[in-house]
Amino acid sequence: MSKTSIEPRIFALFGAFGDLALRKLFPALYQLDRAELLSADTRIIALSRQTTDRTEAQALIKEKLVRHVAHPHINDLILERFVERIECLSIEFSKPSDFDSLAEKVGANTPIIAFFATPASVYGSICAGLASAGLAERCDVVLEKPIGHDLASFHEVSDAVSRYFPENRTYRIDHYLGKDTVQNLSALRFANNLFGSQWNQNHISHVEITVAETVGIEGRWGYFDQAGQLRDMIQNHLMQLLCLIAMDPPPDLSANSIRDEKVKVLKSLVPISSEKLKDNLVLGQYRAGNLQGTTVPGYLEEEGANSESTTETFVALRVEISNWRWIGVPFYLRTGKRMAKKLSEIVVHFKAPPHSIFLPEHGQIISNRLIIRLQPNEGISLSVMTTDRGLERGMQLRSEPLRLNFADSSANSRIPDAYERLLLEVMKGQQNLFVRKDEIECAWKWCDQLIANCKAQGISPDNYAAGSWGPEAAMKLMDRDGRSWHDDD
Ligand SMILES: NC(=O)C1=CN([C@@H]2O[C@H](COP(=O)(O)OP(=O)(O)OC[C@H]3O[C@@H](n4cnc5c(N)ncnc54)[C@H](OP(=O)(O)O)[C@@H]3O)[C@@H](O)[C@H]2O)C=CC1
Ligand SMILES: O=C1O[C@H](COP(=O)(O)O)[C@@H](O)[C@H](O)[C@H]1O
Repeated sequence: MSKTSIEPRIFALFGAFGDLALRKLFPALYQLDRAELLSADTRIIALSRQTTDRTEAQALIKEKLVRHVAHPHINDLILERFVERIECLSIEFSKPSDFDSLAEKVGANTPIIAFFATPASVYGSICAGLASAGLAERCDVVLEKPIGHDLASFHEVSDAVSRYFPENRTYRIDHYLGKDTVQNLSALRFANNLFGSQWNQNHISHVEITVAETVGIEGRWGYFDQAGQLRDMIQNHLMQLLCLIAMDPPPDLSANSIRDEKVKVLKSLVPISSEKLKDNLVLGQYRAGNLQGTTVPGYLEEEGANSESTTETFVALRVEISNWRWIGVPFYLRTGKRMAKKLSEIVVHFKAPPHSIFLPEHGQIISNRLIIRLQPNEGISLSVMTTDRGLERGMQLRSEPLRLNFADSSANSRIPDAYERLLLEVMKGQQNLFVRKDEIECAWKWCDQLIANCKAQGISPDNYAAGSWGPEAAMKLMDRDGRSWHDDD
């Protein structure tokens, strides 16, 4: 990241002692401070409903920073400077009259970034509180996903926010858009004619998008059991990745040009009808298992669990995009908790050459694959066919990777966390990496019909062992098309 002259801001963190704030937001703000990207006068107001003593809060945040920030980046002087920026205020977010104390604390003029690290059900009342305290005009609002539980509840929350905040001051986060490799997708696709010219159904046979996590639900059962993996991951992160891979080149890099193209993809996404569910969708729920040498409990044994739950913790989908570019190209999406390893990647499979001049004894041609690794080991790899070197063996075809590892090639070799980039973009007033209202509407609409069809058909999740790659049926979903999920090495 280059150093930028950033005006002073007040970060008002609603839900400052929740999981997201302590694990992601404070560490991201600390890293921005360390990179000298926060002006000296920037303040952070930690808002919660518990009465919190400032010194205790600073000590808690310091402890969390030491836990969540990579050790070499902890610098005592910067840490002290950072926690000195933090003030606390206790208010009930659903009581607009409580917000007068916030107005008093922030004082006049300084622009405010209000980050809602709370359930979406309170976003509307926070907006009403900010407006009633006279703060709305100088405030940008940052909303976490998932916004709502379906299209109808999204509209409710969205209307409550837009009553006070116009679209150009509303930043809807999908933190996958802040990931380094996701950023690189635009460069890869639109700055390399090699790929740009091949990016369609004439040359690509299919695309895989995998977001596998090793974490389980742990302390988030209450939230997760209501959501499930379809709402928690597919509706937002995987849909966004799909859009960035499938969209047409935008006319320019402006936020609205990119968002217009993403919306077109979402509108072209073919709904999965009830009859097609069986062959195009797999749901799973993890059971106890062995994850990298440790025994972990099943979903129904997690803290706070209801042993009857049929909520899915794994989803595999085969989706189609009905437009000129992608007709006939399946996109296979897969995401789950407690899987064999943490791995997020997109694999673009190119078609085989139209005619082979090689003989069986030369070996088999393996179609080119472009592997875009989002995490870990961020980078890009392209498998190309080569032949064995040396005089002895003659022509022997083999597939070898051309690799670009972002950690090796980036200037300071630290890949910033998504939230660092996103918070910086909010400070700059840039909306490219945030999601527009109509994108979320289209994504909810598509997911709502899928969820309704599953319900109508009584589809319940298959079991899979924690530490595996999901239910057997997920392998069969690919197998039916004569394919298999990319085998990670
Ligand atoms: N955690 C994560 O990894 C991710 C979270 N998100 C999203 O971020 C948001 C926050 O998630 P997370 O941090 O996990 O949730 P938590 O439940 O851990 O934190 C939410 C915080 O909001 C506070 N809060 C809720 N309602 C009120 C209210 N009416 N008045 C005052 N305070 C209130 C809670 O206070 P109290 O403790 O007093 O209830 C709590 O501290 C959610 O929208 C979630 O979907 C998105 C991506 C990842
Ligand atoms: O939004 C969410 O994302 C995390 C996964 O994020 P990652 O950056 O670690 O890949 C997921 O665990 C969580 O359930 C979901 O709400």
